[in-house]
Amino acid sequence: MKPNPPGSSPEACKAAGQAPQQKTQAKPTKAARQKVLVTGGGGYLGFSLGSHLAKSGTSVILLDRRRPQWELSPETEFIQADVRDEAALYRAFEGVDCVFHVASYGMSGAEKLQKEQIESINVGGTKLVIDVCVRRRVPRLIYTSTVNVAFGGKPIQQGDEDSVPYFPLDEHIDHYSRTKAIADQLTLMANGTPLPGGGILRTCVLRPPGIYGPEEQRHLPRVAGHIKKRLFMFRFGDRKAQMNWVHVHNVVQAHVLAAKALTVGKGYVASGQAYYINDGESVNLFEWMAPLFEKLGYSQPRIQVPTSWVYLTAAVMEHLHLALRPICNLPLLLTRSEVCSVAVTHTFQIAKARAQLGYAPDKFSLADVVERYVQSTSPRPRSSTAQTLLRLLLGLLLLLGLLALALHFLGLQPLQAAMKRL
Ligand SMILES: NC(=O)c1ccc[n+]([C@@H]2O[C@H](COP(=O)([O-])OP(=O)(O)OC[C@H]3O[C@@H](n4cnc5c(N)ncnc54)[C@H](O)[C@@H]3O)[C@@H](O)[C@H]2O)c1
Repeated sequence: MKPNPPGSSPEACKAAGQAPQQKTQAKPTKAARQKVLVTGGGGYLGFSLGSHLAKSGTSVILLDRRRPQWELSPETEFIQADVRDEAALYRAFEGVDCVFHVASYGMSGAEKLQKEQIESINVGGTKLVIDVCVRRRVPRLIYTSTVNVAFGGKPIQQGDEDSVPYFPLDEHIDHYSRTKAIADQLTLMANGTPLPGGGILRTCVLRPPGIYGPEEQRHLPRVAGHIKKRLFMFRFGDRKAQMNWVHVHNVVQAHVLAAKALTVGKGYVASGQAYYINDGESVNLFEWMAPLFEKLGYSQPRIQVPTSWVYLTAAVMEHLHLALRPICNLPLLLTRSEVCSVAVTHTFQIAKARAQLGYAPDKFSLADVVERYVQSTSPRPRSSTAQTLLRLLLGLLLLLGLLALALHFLGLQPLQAAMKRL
């Protein structure tokens, strides 16, 4: 049997926004319709969002190239399609009055190195989504962006939408962040595009940090896997380095509010706007992850290694991964951009979302999420001191070997430049 949909608790989101009643709209019948489409609707956030909207009586289309692993609710239709397939989008967008463009590629792990796919999905797909919204006279488009459009490895403390500019596109160390930044800007630039027959397209973007919650598939199982394999024996980065996280219920809430804020009822307040969305708390990753270590039955990493070592190791692993790709799939422990995310403070205010959207994040704890996760897996007994020491030694040797390789093959200059930021 398929698991229950994530994000299905009653306290989260209410209905989607009223269908827009734009003064200039030619066909009044369109105002009565309440039908939304979620790209990436087979993924964690997209499915959670679609399920909430369906519960409130909204007719929901989930569009994704892969089927969701959860049971579809009755008000939900699933269309298997690629956001790069213009004809499929054109068919799917018929009669839709709000599109949530959630689909994306290349966020974490080995996906991060698939440059062409990332470019064509995140940039090409977004261009098509905007284009088809206009051709199909869809008046509202909400894009799920990321804090990475502003964060590229330089510290940001309580940044806001006005004071923090986009990180320079050519300085991003990963394609995902660069392409998300392009898509974010394309979406905002499309705001105000006239629709055929009257009315305009209104757009906004939401920029969440890492998303967590029950049945989340991307971060928690990956980190837990690394912990179980004793790959997280070291910690790195400034102990005071902080970041934000957002629970899936809160980010769903923000999307629903953003859709409402693109309607006449809310004075189109979100039209052409960007919003940082998070739980309203800043945390150090290793401290935040403590319940995961604890509940899995492992001790927290105590040995601190220089961030530059970890960064270099990540660079070597990325190069090795790409070089060996034709032969085997070398797993990536961490990528360079993930190292920066952990080691460098990047926190954002949510004051604008609170004031304009009425966003009010509920309080959640990672411990509860971990509890549910651990229930579905059996905790491993702690290993003996001798085993731990042996692994530690092997880990150190591996690290030193990779460092030597890095210096040999990659040359120092480009890496030194990046490491200066850390
Ligand atoms: N998960 C996070 O920590 C996080 C953090 C910041 C921003 N975001 C953003 O939130 C959104 C959703 O993230 P998620 O955690 O639900 O990720 P996810 O991987 O669970 O969902 C993304 C979905 O997009 C679909 N997709 C990818 N390429 C596609 C294509 N060509 N055509 C159609 N569908 C395609 C995937 O199949 C997947 O189901 C993304 O836009 C992501 O950039 C996520």
